[in-house]
Amino acid sequence: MDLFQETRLTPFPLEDGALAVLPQLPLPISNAEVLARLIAETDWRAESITLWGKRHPQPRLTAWHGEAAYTYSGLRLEPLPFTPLQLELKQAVEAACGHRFNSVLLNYYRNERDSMGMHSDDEIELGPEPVIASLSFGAPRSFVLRHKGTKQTLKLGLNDGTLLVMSGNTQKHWQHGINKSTRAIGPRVNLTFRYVF
Ligand SMILES: O=C(O)CCC(=O)C(=O)O
Ligand SMILES: [Fe+2]
Repeated sequence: MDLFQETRLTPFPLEDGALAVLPQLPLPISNAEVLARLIAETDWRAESITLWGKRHPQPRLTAWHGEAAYTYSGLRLEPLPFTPLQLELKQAVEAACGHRFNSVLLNYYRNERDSMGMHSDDEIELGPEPVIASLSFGAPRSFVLRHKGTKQTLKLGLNDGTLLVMSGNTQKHWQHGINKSTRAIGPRVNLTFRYVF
């Protein structure tokens, strides 16, 4: 065990935005236990989204928990209450980043064929400069960021236990997503904690 393991978020330089990373969020239980419980205990849904009037199944499973409904890509998600495990994770995330959250979107990438298209989390109900805290468990995946104007592209490895916080103008100027891969990749669960006004 690394006695000097970093416990604070470190800013990651980003033009027209703000990112901070903590490679391992301190937690009272192991990453492996969190992953296994999230996979087993979550009421996973295979949702379809509407793009340009056509319905498409999402290439991953999702769940929405917390205190407010959420609408994106023509999909209205009614919240389920936070589970005790989600509340423990939310508390650890809030302690690390100094912000409060009232909702969480869970995404389950079962294998390398699951993905998330490039998007910004810029819905009105998230406010003008949303703080979004993304916590990952399981297989590492690359988080791709692309600037809407310059098209500059960055890749950040999100590993087991990593916390990434996006804030400031990040959603206004950047899109982000998770690509499919041709290489075998094990299960990964990502939680994005948000504050819905
Ligand atoms: O799985 C990830 O790391 C990205 C999740 C994400 O962008 C979202 O939930 O909006
Ligand atoms: Fe997102």
